[in-house]
Amino acid sequence: MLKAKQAKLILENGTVFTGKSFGSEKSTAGEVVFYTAMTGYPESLTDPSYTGQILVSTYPMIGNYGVPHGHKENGIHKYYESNKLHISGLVISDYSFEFSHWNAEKSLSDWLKEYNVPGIFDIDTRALTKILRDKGSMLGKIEFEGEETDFYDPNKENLVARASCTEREVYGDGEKRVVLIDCGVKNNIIRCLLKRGTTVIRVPWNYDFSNEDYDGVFISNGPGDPAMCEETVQNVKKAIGGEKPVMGICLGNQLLARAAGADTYKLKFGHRSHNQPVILQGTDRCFITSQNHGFAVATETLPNDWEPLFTNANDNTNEGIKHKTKPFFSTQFHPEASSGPTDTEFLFDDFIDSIKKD
Ligand SMILES: NC(=O)CC[C@H](N)C(=O)O
Repeated sequence: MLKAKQAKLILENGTVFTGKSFGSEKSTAGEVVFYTAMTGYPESLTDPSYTGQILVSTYPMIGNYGVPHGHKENGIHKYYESNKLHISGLVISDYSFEFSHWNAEKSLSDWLKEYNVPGIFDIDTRALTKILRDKGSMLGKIEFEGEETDFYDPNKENLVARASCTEREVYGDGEKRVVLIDCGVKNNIIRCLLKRGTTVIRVPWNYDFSNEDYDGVFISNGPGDPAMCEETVQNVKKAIGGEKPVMGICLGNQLLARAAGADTYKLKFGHRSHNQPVILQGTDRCFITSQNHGFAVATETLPNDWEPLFTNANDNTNEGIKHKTKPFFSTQFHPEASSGPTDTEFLFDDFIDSIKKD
């Protein structure tokens, strides 16, 4: 095994964990959150919704299947969820220096180095997760000796402006045209829309799309506090003043709710996993879903013409909303998966069917 430099994970409550470094040897700060998925680190690390966060993996062994190649298909990465790594740091128990997989191109450590992201291993991630569950997500930093850094709260910034594209871009040439508001979109949302024969018009988070020629609007996932994204809310308000179908995912759920007039709030430690159970409103049907969020819609603040669509079976938090009469709906979970279960991908069919009805 290579000789690894010592590094420390320091939480804002003063707790210190000492571990060993892999990836970049650079101190970093952010919000420390845990995720319980057992696979999918290439997808999670490239998910723009993790911007500003130091990720703790509760699954102990990470790195053993390396990192897939960065080839593109239809203008987007085939195996990554965006063009780069978005996390600020990675905290794990056991780093696997050896890796093996049919499409692995490099090690996780080399990939982190490429993007200047530090990793720390040999951490008791069970003890750490217990602290985060008990006290809630906290600010924290990974520090190297002689390189001190301040705590930093990413939720005070408009992270969406950092994660979104800056130019309008068009993918596919299908008959139905979907405006995709990119708040930090995961590639699999684009893949899921293209697979259903649409043209996807990807626009920046604050782009006024009223003059676009389109059949439906899609509001993407994205990082940070939805309250920081008021410009998008104003554009979505205009869209729901009309009749064209609207679908949203995760941050998209929160922004659609805010455009409808509802509130959002911060959860204690959020949901980040592949096995979150959600119940479809008015049924006993439970779906197992992939999730990554720290904020939620306050269901009781939904105006009268809106209703919950899904509810989390573990903690009863909101997992989706829908308009009572118009074709507008969104989910807090990720029906596009990647990584995670694909059980709810049918929701993309529902969205496309509602567009085709016109
Ligand atoms: N994946 C997402 O879109 C996350 C939404 C939002 N940033 C949250 O943490 O709740």
